[in-house]
Amino acid sequence: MAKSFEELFAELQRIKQDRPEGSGTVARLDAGVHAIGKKVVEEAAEVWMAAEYESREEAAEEISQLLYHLQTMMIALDLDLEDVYAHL
Ligand SMILES: N=c1c2ncn([C@@H]3O[C@H](COP(=O)(O)OP(=O)(O)OP(=O)(O)O)[C@@H](O)[C@H]3O)c2ncn1[C@@H]1O[C@H](COP(=O)(O)O)[C@@H](O)[C@H]1O
Repeated sequence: MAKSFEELFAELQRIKQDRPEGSGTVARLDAGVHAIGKKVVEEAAEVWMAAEYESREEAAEEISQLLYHLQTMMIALDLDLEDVYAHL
């Protein structure tokens, strides 16, 4: 289901707090910053490749996955949106 950047972030904050059964995000948070960092780098590379060699739609999907993993990293570090927006 489509959602905004802010809506996804709020959902991930709730997931960290409530730790629902079966959540991939809970597993990623438990795996820690090192594992999340590897996903950020992997998804960033997939964005690059999709942008150069695949369709706009595939690039958009890869970008959405990169945003998810960046948000997971923010949650792992207890950063909120304002902490990041302050640097934009
Ligand atoms: N937006 C996302 C999202 N984007 C990417 N991903 C995860 O990142 C992976 C990236 O795809 P890959 O091609 O790297 O897949 P993969 O090789 O199987 O990667 P791994 O799962 O092995 O790390 C996906 O398989 C998902 O596990 C996401 N996982 C969850 N969300 C959203 O986050 C919210 C919480 O999700 P849960 O914690 O799973 O309930 C929900 O709104 C979800 O829609």
